[in-house]
Amino acid sequence: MKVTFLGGGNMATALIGGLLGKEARADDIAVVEISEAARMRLQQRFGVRCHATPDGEALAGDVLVLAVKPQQMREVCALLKGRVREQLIISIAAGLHLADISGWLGGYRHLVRAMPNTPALIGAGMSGLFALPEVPDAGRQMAERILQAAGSTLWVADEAQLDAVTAISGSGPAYVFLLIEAMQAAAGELGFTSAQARQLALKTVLGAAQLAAQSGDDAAILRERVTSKGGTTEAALKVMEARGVKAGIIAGAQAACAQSRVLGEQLGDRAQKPGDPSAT
Ligand SMILES: NC(=O)C1=CN([C@@H]2O[C@H](COP(=O)(O)OP(=O)(O)OC[C@H]3O[C@@H](n4cnc5c(N)ncnc54)[C@H](OP(=O)(O)O)[C@@H]3O)[C@@H](O)[C@H]2O)C=CC1
Ligand SMILES: O=C(O)[C@@H]1CCC=N1
Repeated sequence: MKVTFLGGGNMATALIGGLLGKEARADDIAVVEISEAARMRLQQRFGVRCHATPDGEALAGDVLVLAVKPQQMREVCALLKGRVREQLIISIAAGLHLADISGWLGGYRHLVRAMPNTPALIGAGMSGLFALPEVPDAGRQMAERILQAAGSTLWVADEAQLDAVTAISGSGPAYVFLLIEAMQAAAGELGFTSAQARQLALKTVLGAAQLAAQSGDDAAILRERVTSKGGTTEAALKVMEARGVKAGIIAGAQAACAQSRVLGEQLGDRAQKPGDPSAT
């Protein structure tokens, strides 16, 4: 399977890392990236072919992955319009609706919208997927193979659910990294060196996540097993509860979901413009 990425930034890098050695070799992957520094980085790191513009060779792949920022997507689609025939196109942009991307591509309908995350780089990603009804089974399978090379997948029946997927698993690694940062900072304040703090924080997060994944019990039950009556965990959780840690995470995820919707509305063509009764 030949895959071309349009945009070679953070998320394309993570997906390429997942694909290599599983679904593709370096010469099956091409990247169109405007930044010379980014092209050099990708070439050195993965040995993939890099192009500054989407020339004919770059667009010859079976699958095109649109991996530019949402604000850059309209411009990239204009470059592709009329030049794609049979390929499957996967957009990984937050918020953008397939109806808008299809419109920018001149009505092209072999489109899948995916929301991956950066642990894709080590094959431990989580991606939500949605396909337009015109995408044949073979296209859905191709999208699934690409995203499964990067980790786990979840198809959603309604495209709007991808805003919520973005809020949980798309942005979610940042919430976990924030937890790790906070635990390391706490360990530093309690007297450990930065190497010791890193070891204590990382191994704890990793071990707890593995236990939660392997155990049949809910996270709440696992938390209770750590929390002895009158003990240290109880003291910690009381302070965290008073500072609104859990409520803050829930509110943060809701804000991410709302921002995904805002991006889709602001950058898409279907936003209700004042005085335009036909817009929906
Ligand atoms: N980062 C993440 O964790 C996730 C990101 N996403 C989505 O993935 C997409 C990419 O995000 P991310 O990788 O973080 O962003 P990046 O900014 O790291 O990557 C986008 C790259 O595309 C380049 N670019 C811009 N315009 C063009 C063009 N016309 N042709 C070729 N390349 C171009 C950019 O260059 P320049 O910087 O010079 O503009 C940049 O190097 C976004 O839509 C985002 O919503 C989805 C899931 C998770
Ligand atoms: O922050 C963002 O908008 C992108 C989408 C999900 C993760 N990063």
